[in-house]
Amino acid sequence: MSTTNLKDSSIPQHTPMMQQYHALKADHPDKLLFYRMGDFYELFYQDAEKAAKLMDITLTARGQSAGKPIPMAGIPYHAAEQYLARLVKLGESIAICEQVGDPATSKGPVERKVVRIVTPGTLTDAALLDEKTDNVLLALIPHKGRLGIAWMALSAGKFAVLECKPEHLISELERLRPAEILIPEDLTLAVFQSISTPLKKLPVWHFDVSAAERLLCKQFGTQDLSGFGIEALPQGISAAGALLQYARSTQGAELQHLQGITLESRGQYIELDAATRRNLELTETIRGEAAPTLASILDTCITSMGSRLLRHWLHHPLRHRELLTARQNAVAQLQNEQLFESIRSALKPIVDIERIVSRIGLRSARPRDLSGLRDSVKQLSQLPIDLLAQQGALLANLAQQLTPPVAIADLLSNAILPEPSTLIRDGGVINHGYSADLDELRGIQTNCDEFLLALEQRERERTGISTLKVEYNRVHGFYIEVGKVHADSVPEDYRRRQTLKNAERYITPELKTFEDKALSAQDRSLALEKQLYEGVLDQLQPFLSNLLHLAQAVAGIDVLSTFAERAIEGNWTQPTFTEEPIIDIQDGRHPVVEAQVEDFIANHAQLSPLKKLLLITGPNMGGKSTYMRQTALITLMAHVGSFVPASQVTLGPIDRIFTRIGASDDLAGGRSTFMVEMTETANILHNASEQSLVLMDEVGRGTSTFDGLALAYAIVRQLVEKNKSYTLFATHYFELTRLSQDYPQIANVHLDAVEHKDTVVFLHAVKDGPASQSYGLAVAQLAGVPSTVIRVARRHLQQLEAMSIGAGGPQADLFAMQAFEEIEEPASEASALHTFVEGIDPDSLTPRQALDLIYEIKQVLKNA
Ligand SMILES: Nc1ncnc2c1ncn2[C@@H]1O[C@H](COP(=O)(O)OP(=O)(O)OP(=O)(O)O)[C@@H](O)[C@H]1O
Repeated sequence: MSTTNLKDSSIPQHTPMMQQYHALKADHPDKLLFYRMGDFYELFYQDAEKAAKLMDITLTARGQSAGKPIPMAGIPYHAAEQYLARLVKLGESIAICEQVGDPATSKGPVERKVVRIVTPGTLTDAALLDEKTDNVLLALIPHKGRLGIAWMALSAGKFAVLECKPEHLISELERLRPAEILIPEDLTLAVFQSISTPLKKLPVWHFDVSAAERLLCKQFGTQDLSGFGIEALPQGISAAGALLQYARSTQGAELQHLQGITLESRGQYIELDAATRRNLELTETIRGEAAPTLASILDTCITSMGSRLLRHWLHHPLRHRELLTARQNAVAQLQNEQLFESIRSALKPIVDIERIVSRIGLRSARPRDLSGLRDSVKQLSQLPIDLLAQQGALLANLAQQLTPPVAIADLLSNAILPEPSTLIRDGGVINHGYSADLDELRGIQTNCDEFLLALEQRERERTGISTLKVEYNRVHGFYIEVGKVHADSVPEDYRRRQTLKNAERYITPELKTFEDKALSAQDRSLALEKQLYEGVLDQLQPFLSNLLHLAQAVAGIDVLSTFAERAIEGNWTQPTFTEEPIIDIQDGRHPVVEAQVEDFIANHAQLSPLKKLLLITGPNMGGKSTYMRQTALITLMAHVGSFVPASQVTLGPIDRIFTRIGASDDLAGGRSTFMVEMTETANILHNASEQSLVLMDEVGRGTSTFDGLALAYAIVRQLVEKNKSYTLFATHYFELTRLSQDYPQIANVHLDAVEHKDTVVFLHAVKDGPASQSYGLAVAQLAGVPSTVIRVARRHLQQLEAMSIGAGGPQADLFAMQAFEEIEEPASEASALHTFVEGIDPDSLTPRQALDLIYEIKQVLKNA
């Protein structure tokens, strides 16, 4: 079977249909072409082979063209969405080619056209989108040491631009998590090798800055771009231009709902680098699952618009304290008299206005989108708008935006039936009374029944055949049916339409005239409904930005009410911001771990210029990571406007949060565990400032003990002396705890455990001072490491300790000396057995005693 797409030069040898296919495919060489054939989409040649593999469908052949069999794979058109979803998830782009000509009148193959292109970053179909996340398309272009980045969430009408240094690219990609990235075709960057996001290479001229400027001004209907504050960002503008052009080409429609662009600056957010976003498990666990994460705890939003906004906020913690305080105050006000509850119950029936508005802008909105929008707009009046208007500025402002123009509700109520059908082509969408012409055409169809009954009666009387019936079917249209026995008595003007076994079917001139009128009324009414529907979409266009603001306001009130609900449910408090350089958390808890354990132990965390680094020691499983992460999560939650799991929190200005937690290989990126650890550490040491919060978990453990200890020691010193960041540093290197003697800014804290019978019990409480024991072997025993291994380890540990005490070497404190002194080495079972057998005097035993002894020996061996 041929595996090549045939070249244009050979097109004339093909059948006319395949010629048409090749011509269309030539315009979309890099996409899978879904070529509509009746009730199927068919893919040919390489597309067929690829699709068969990716979608697990049969690869067959459709006849021959140019003397060769044509590889073909097909899918039924009604199942297309599920296949599209799978392909797009795999990073493929698909060109959808429909029949646009009329098969009845076409000479040769029906005219076909690519009507839209589905790519991972430009999805707008409800069925293909994840409800809870924005689907982001991103374009980037480097120029003179800067990167221009533009991103768009087409289905949410969001469009933004920023410029940054190339080294910030990874963190920006992690923040925005694009589904598809557009780059100039000549660009190669090392980072592209380590990301799985599909890259689309565009001709360099797509990034031309003056063309981009013209395109953007035309899109927004403005003279220039100064109103958006982006006029001085040439790279950003060219990225935005390429992005807009690409998005438009995929939709086959104007993007009416994109009515502006926002400028993002890195300074407005607390910076979280890529590793930190992953380590803190904000919206995804390290394994890539949706729960348990901070989002899974926080997101009890009622609408999917709210869920998406919440996720956006979590990835964009603000530095602007006035905005944050406004959010917090709103949360507090919503808690008053349980205002949040009435809001949340009023939000329940509200549909995804934001995505519907985008589809209206793209003119792909379906009838039920419009009825849903209408019902939701009406439902908004159930919100306690008056009460909201009396609260602080943020809620009052939202209350205003939540009152949509009456014209929208009126238009939709007048135009759309209460429960319209799914597809406009089936009719039954436009409301009665909206168009006199439509009502008249529908009247003809309704009057049909009356007319037919009257005709039947008349014809029975005229012919004297009492069993005569007037009926309709789809194939033969209207007819008069008469039993075979009466066939001779039908009048002259009856023309035979069909003969059945026991009956004859006739048509009369009068019935034919009626049939023409009725059928054409139906066709005309369907056509008119379609036209009226387009008109409704036209009339909605001026309201798009209004409706998008409305959607954003719904999302905003949803998230704030959710924060109010969560805070009450979790017993969280409102954090306070101060200009003092401190982080003061009283009785802090980890919101995610707390939900998983029965009794969570709350802990304080206090950092200030006098105490900038907490050196945390304690046993494995003691709760060090939990303590560090909860400090970061509480800080982050405070900076999205949420209340926090603590009894009291005061926070000074924070610019960035860094984490170096856990060790993971980056095999795809070709970096070992230790290399990843050191790269992340280097990033922190270069960039952390006095206002940064830094979490370091067991730095140095990825290499040999001495190297690791030496590195950890130097890193702590650098963090205290140079970076002066707020730092939580967890370590098993006990040696480091001495650093507090040289640096008053370093404080030792530890998590404690006690041994109880054969096991260790972790107390999870953070106490001042260094840990006294490491409990490593006890934890290993708990984890099920075989007892023989534990015994050998114990003996070896004792030797090590003896050696290091004797040598007075640097490792003397690596393991706390007292750790196992009290643990009595249990007598080995082998030696116990030995002593036991030694003590037996066989000559003095009776047969019965000998038998009992054998049982005893077996028992000892069993316990060994
Ligand atoms: N404050 C707490 N209250 C109750 N349980 C806790 C607390 N902190 C931690 N835990 C429990 O202990 C487990 C281990 O905690 P964590 O991973 O933080 O320990 P660790 O000291 O970092 O261990 P390791 O050194 O092995 O990484 C958690 O999964 C949680 O179940």
